[in-house]
Amino acid sequence: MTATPEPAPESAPRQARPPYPAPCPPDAVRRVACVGAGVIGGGWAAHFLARGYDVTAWDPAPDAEQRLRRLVDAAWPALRQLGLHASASPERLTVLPTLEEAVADAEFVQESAPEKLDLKRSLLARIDAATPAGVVVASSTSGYPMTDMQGEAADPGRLLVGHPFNPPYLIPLVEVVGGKLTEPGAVDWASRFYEAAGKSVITMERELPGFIANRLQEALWREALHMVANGEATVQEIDDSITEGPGLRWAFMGPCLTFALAGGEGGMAHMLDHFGPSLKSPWTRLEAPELDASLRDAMVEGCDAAAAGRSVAQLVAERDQGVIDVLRATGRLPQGGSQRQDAPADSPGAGTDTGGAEPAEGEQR
Ligand SMILES: NC(=O)C1=CN([C@@H]2O[C@H](COP(=O)(O)OP(=O)(O)OC[C@H]3O[C@@H](n4cnc5c(N)ncnc54)[C@H](O)[C@@H]3O)[C@@H](O)[C@H]2O)C=CC1
Ligand SMILES: C[N+](C)(C)CC(=O)CC(=O)[O-]
Repeated sequence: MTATPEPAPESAPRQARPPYPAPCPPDAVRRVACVGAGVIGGGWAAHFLARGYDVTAWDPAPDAEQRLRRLVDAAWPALRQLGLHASASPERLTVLPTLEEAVADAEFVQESAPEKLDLKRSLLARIDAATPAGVVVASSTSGYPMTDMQGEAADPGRLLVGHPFNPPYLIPLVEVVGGKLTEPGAVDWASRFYEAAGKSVITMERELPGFIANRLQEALWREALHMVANGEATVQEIDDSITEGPGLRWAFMGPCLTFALAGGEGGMAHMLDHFGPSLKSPWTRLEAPELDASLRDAMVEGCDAAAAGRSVAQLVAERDQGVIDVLRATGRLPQGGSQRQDAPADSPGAGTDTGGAEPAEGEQR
């Protein structure tokens, strides 16, 4: 028995979109504003600085500037290995005391404030009011549809989602999607901007809760939480099962093509005929488990044990080096850096220089 496929939702043919009247073309942007400068806002700032942009930032926390500069400094060794833009420098970062000052001259704005719907709605309206006309504003939200966030803004047409992956300065993917009130041309403009800034872009034609990658991640995460909640697996076993197993394949071949190979010469057709019926076996519990105090504690204690005494800073450095090694091993980081060689050296986004850094062993300038 094979699973009956659900009818595909009707999809409108892609329309030719009118160009978006931004103040400058996506590949001519020089000044980016980061609103919210925690893990992700700081990671974005590090990415844009490494690509030679001027970055202004605002974050209401009293220690925000210190934290942000610490994050950028910690990321810089990894960014050096990727290859810095000729103009890249942490000194191009300016932290300003108000949101209004931070966005006043921006040619692109990336919002990375806490994941709270009301906060995002009012903050995006405030950013919209203070940002020069036509400048595109992206939210890093992990799952809110822009339709739910853009309603209070005077110009919702320029607001869209640019969902990154942690850390944004190393993981290439950004998912770009507009809301009901977003100008389609603004979505195209943002996708082209992120590409010029060295990101790998998936431009989504319609809003999906959780976008694409987070829906996939959350399915895995839900099952991990079930197994811990039921005492079926430890945090360490769950992590090892991915890093020693499917994770090795996923760095260069996605889950669909990987499973097509599970069908041998018969490919995906044989794979589905053979294993399709097991989709109905009780491997998945579908509903999320209750995130009660005991599950929370079990996850926290399991992660402390897995960290085995390593500090967050040590784990970040280990993770960064690991991602760089994987990018290099899978041919996505050519010797001497990963940056595009097709843009002029003074154009932000393109990186052709290691910025005076010593090249890593085996690397060429
Ligand atoms: N942490 C992650 O792995 C990822 C997070 N995201 C998204 O990025 C956004 C930020 O998340 P994180 O950086 O993880 O959170 P975080 O807690 O590390 O940073 C949030 C920052 O926003 C600041 N903030 C508080 N109120 C603010 C306001 N009204 N306006 C501007 N800034 C304000 C805080 O002081 C803090 O520095 C969220 O939307 C989240 O869903 C997206 C991808 C991955
Ligand atoms: C945990 N998270 C949902 C905030 C993660 C993301 O949104 C993307 C990522 O970095 O995995």
